Amino acid sequence: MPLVTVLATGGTIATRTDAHGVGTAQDAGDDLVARLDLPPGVRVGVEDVLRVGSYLMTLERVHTLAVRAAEALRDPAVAGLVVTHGTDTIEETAYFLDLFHRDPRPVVVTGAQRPADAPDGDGPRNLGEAVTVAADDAARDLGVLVSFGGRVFAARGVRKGHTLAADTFAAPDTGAVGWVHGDRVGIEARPVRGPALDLAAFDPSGVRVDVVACHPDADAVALHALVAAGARGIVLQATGAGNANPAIAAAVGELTTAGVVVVTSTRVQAGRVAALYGNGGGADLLAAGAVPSGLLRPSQARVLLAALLGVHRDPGTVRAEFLARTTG
Ligand SMILES: NC(=O)C[C@H](N)C(=O)O
Repeated sequence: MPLVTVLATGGTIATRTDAHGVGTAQDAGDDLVARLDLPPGVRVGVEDVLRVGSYLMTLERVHTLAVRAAEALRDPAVAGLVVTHGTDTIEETAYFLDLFHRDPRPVVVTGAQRPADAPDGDGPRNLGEAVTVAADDAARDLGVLVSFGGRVFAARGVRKGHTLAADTFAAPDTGAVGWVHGDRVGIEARPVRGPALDLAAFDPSGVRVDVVACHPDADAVALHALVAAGARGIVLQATGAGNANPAIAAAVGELTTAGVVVVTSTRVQAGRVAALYGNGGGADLLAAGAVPSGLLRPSQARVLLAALLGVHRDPGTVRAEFLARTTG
């Protein structure tokens, strides 16, 4: 009988609401599993890793989770892992775990949009489906997955798309890779994944990566302030296909020369970053040394940049690896 280990981290799936209507993550993993109708023929083990809203998932905490996931997979009896997590930053955590995951067995991340004490909570169903996916051979060799609302997404490219709706996740550029319904799992596409990074080589200390919004009135003040505060990587949340303005392009040149890795991403929902325009547009950012993020949005571009800086440190190596993983 396949064994699935659930690593609990908190999130709305574990949240209870106080008399003022304010929610905090409170339920342990055992509480979540106790509410489940377990899929037939599956055993579940539980480990509590954290109990926080996912807006509190720092790089150090995600690193801790990745280490705990790797440890859980040392047990050969385990068929796959499920991570219960807040939805706000599932896209960051799932992608971080995916970058370091080198095991054929699946890691399936899920959560809920309605809290544990809601009468119509979506948590038990999402968790039950995630366990079903994690136990299914069809989910092997796909890396880290997000199972939510009956759909299965690759970690890379998945995004939260609605603040409150239960059907919140989407992968605007690629679509879902599969589905889960009852005890049936269908996988219809294979995620594109790079070689796994070395988890033992990752050190989050000193890895500060910030996201900077570009808008028509933006200047370079935020960029310089963040670098003065210790940022070693910056992700520009640029407009359109990846445009900013001449002041930001000039700052990108200065920061790149100083060894900061600057990535251009976009605030637009779908499509690739492209170097098309001058006057501080994407072509100027590229010429100034910025690395285009490909299809990665700022949330996941930041994760890739932080992961690479935490493994390699050297800005030239980080730039080259970032490009290799986002081009094509
Ligand atoms: N639906 C959720 O899980 C949102 C919550 N704020 C979290 O990310 O922890």
